[in-house]
Amino acid sequence: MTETPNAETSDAETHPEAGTSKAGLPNAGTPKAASSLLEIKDLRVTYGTGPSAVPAVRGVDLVLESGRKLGIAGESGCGKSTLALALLRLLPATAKLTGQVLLDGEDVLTMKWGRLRAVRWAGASIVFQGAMHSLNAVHRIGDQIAEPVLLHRGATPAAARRRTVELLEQVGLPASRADAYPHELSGGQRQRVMIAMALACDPRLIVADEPTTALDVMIQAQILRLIEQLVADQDISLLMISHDLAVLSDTCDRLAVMYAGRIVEEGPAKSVYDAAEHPYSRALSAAFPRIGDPASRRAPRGLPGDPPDPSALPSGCTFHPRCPVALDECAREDQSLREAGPGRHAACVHVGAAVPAQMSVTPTEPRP
Ligand SMILES: Nc1ncnc2c1ncn2[C@@H]1O[C@H](COP(=O)(O)OP(=O)(O)OP(=O)(O)O)[C@@H](O)[C@H]1O
Repeated sequence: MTETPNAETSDAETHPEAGTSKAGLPNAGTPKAASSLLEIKDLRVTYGTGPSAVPAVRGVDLVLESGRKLGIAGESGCGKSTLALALLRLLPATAKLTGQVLLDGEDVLTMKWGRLRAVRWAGASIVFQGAMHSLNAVHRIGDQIAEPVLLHRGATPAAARRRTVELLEQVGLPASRADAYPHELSGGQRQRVMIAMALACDPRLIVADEPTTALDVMIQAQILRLIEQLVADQDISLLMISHDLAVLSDTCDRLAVMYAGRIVEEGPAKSVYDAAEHPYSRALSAAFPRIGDPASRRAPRGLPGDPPDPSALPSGCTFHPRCPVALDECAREDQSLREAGPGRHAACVHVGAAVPAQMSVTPTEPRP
């Protein structure tokens, strides 16, 4: 398969934006009918080359239906952010991508630069973790929210100002906050601004990468409810990334669990969280009990061992050195996703067999 250059290495080109698609995307020739809003096919991302190359995403297939919410969970370093950035070709030039990312049937990885710029706001937008680093410290937040409206919607300055006030209200901030600089806002308010920016051009899809990391628990809950309410009200699809399986299972319809650059389990959110098939998903679920759920009044259990170094992955199933139920063959053979129930898939030799329940994980302090 040919490698796809990322945004930084793409040719700049102008694109006549005649009309808009049902998705709010500017039309590019004849739009291809798509049954799913987002289809990721055999996506691979490698940073660098040679012996020190880091294969961060190693053949991911995922589908997100229009109006649905998909959560991607996994420990730090498993490739979640790389996957999110790859969806809109926001990776650095050292990253090589292959595969397909079909947004409304159009492949983001091969589309021309001018088209990509339009799609980045009107098709899908990203809410990053750590709003302080994503906002420009020297510009008022109103100007930052108005910018995509001016640039990508062709709005007049007066219309962009009206849209900015509307967006601020939608995310629960008073219009007067438009004049504030990022450092004058709290962490939660800044994250609300990031959400307002993501909504600015009416995207069909929002990718939220750890949108509540670094916020305290109360504010975290408020931001999650805000995202849920906005995507429901505006019929936006959501792809949310987090290390916290409990948060994702509360917010999303479906969950995909990622380990060492691959999806090891996917299915309906509640069943993946409550009755995971893959030993890694089970360990992740045990590490993040639901707060306030009496059924989850168990001590959080830490995962034994560390995630593998992507540039020196273990043989066979990459989870086998940490797996409490590994068989000898797991060190030799990797498993691909196989059916594990209605609408569920897991990549484990035990799928379909009786999975030993014991998990040799280390109990940690219960949550207060
Ligand atoms: N620009 C880069 N150059 C080289 N390697 C990178 C780069 N960005 C990420 N990586 C490596 O790719 C792997 C996946 O990183 P990524 O940030 O996607 O994981 P993650 O699951 O999002 O982790 P976190 O939750 O900590 O952000 C890691 O080994 C990381 O060190």
